[in-house]
Amino acid sequence: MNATFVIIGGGIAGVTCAETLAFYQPDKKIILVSESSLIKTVTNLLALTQTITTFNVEEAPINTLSSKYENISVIHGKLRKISDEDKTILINSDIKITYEYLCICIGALPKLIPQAKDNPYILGIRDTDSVEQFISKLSSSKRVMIVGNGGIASELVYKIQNTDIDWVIKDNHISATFVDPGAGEFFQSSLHKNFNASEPILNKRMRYNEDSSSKSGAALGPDWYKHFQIKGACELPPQVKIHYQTEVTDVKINNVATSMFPVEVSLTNGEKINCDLVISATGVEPNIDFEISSSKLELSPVNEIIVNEFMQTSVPNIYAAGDVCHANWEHAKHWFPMKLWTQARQMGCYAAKCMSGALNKEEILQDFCFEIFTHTTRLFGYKVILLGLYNGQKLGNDYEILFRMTKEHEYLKLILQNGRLQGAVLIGDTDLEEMCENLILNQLDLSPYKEDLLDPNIDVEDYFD
Ligand SMILES: Cc1cc2nc3c(=O)[nH]c(=O)nc-3n(C[C@H](O)[C@H](O)[C@H](O)COP(=O)(O)OP(=O)(O)OC[C@H]3O[C@@H](n4cnc5c(N)ncnc54)[C@H](O)[C@@H]3O)c2cc1C
Ligand SMILES: NC(=O)C1=CN([C@@H]2O[C@H](COP(=O)(O)OP(=O)(O)OC[C@H]3O[C@@H](n4cnc5c(N)ncnc54)[C@H](OP(=O)(O)O)[C@@H]3O)[C@@H](O)[C@H]2O)C=CC1
Repeated sequence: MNATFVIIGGGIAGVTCAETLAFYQPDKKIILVSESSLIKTVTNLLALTQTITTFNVEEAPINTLSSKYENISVIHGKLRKISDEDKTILINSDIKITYEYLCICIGALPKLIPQAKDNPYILGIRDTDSVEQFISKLSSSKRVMIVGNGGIASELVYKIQNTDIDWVIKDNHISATFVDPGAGEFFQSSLHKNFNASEPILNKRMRYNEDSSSKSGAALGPDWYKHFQIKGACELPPQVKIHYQTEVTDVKINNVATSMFPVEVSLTNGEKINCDLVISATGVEPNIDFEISSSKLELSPVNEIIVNEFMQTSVPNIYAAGDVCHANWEHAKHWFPMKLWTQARQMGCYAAKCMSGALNKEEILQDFCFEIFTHTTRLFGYKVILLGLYNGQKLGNDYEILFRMTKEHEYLKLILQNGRLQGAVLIGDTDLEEMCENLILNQLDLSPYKEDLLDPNIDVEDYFD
């Protein structure tokens, strides 16, 4: 078997890469290989600004791609070996494919706390299989522990119903991966409200079942919780206890004959918590479990595949995109990498353009999306938009903050350096994203308007039309 382009991975990076290649190279053969029998696609893509988009994530059987694009074939299988000298790969134990260009988009896996080894009561969440396992265990749980302070933990603490939660975080404020202590405090009031009870949990989307042979599915992505009933076994709404500046030191399995709960977790603050389940929402690590004949594939210290500004790895004709890779180029001032859906999609699309350009011997300019960091999500029931250096990243202490907050309504923070906007946190329906994005990109001197920028009585957008 052979193809001009071979892409490994049915997550958003791999699928976007294949679809973009089908557009740029409609006459060339493309093969997408995925270990999971379901792939992730984006629908209802809506541009809010030049660089911020909203969209729905859909799951579809892997062969959807080949029925949509004549030049894409799909193979359900696992990459075992790359022989880069003769440009071949081995899928499972018997399928050999020759490629001209290869793009590795195999994602990442949850990086669990070390105590998770051989402990069935400690779980991570990544794909449909893992979430189903979690939901099944949660349904009989009265007390659970969530470890971690990033995206998954913040979503779970807000979404879990009918079970008490101990939330163990290393920081002194909640949701520290995304926001500062002020915004953490702003979110805090949502924690103890039982929003969920009034929110219908509907599964409107068609769901497909993975076949039993597929194990490592693609990451669930935005809004995954809308499709599941995340409910424990208590009658009452959840009580959330936050353990600040704390980590797990030990997890002991209890004797079920004498204890109400199956595990006892020891914390660095000296407390011992008995609970039914521990969810380790402690980040991700790359998923590299194939052999490569060349020793040239450069990896970062945490095993990500290093790519340059054209998404090329250190091995000729091999590219990588998405959670598996490390963007090793000089980043634009207002952009930085983060393992997010949007960036996986942007990288997949850009890797396709780069491979197509390499085949056609065309010069490729780096995509505009790498000029400014943008992330749009929902946390604790609020719309959250993060732009540029929203937490003062890269700026040291040399910046000032303009700030406006209306409790339970909105939280706005603008980061300025030398009078110019460097980043913004927009929580709630602020409608300021387009203005902020423009001001970060054009670096207009805002010194004359500073007092008015966040004055709620002034329509600042008029200023900059
Ligand atoms: C619960 C959860 C919620 C999230 N929510 C958000 C959010 O709200 N916003 C946001 O921006 N990001 C979110 N993310 C992160 C986002 O989903 C990921 O950054 C993104 O999906 C990564 O895409 P990917 O294609 O690089 O990798 P993956 O989605 O991990 O896809 C990798 C693919 O490669 C396949 N594969 C792996 N190994 C092999 C192999 N050896 N051979 C063949 N195929 C292989 C897998 O089966 C899979 O299909 C969330 C992640 C999780 C887990
Ligand atoms: N709404 C969104 O945008 C969402 C995005 N995601 C994405 O999905 C991926 C997985 O999410 P998630 O697992 O939440 O990862 P994140 O990277 O978002 O957060 C991991 C958190 O765990 C902490 N942590 C790491 N190791 C330990 C440890 N041993 N003990 C205690 N805490 C620890 C980290 O702290 P520190 O940083 O200090 O090490 C950090 O607070 C991420 O790429 C995330 O961005 C997921 C859900 C929602």
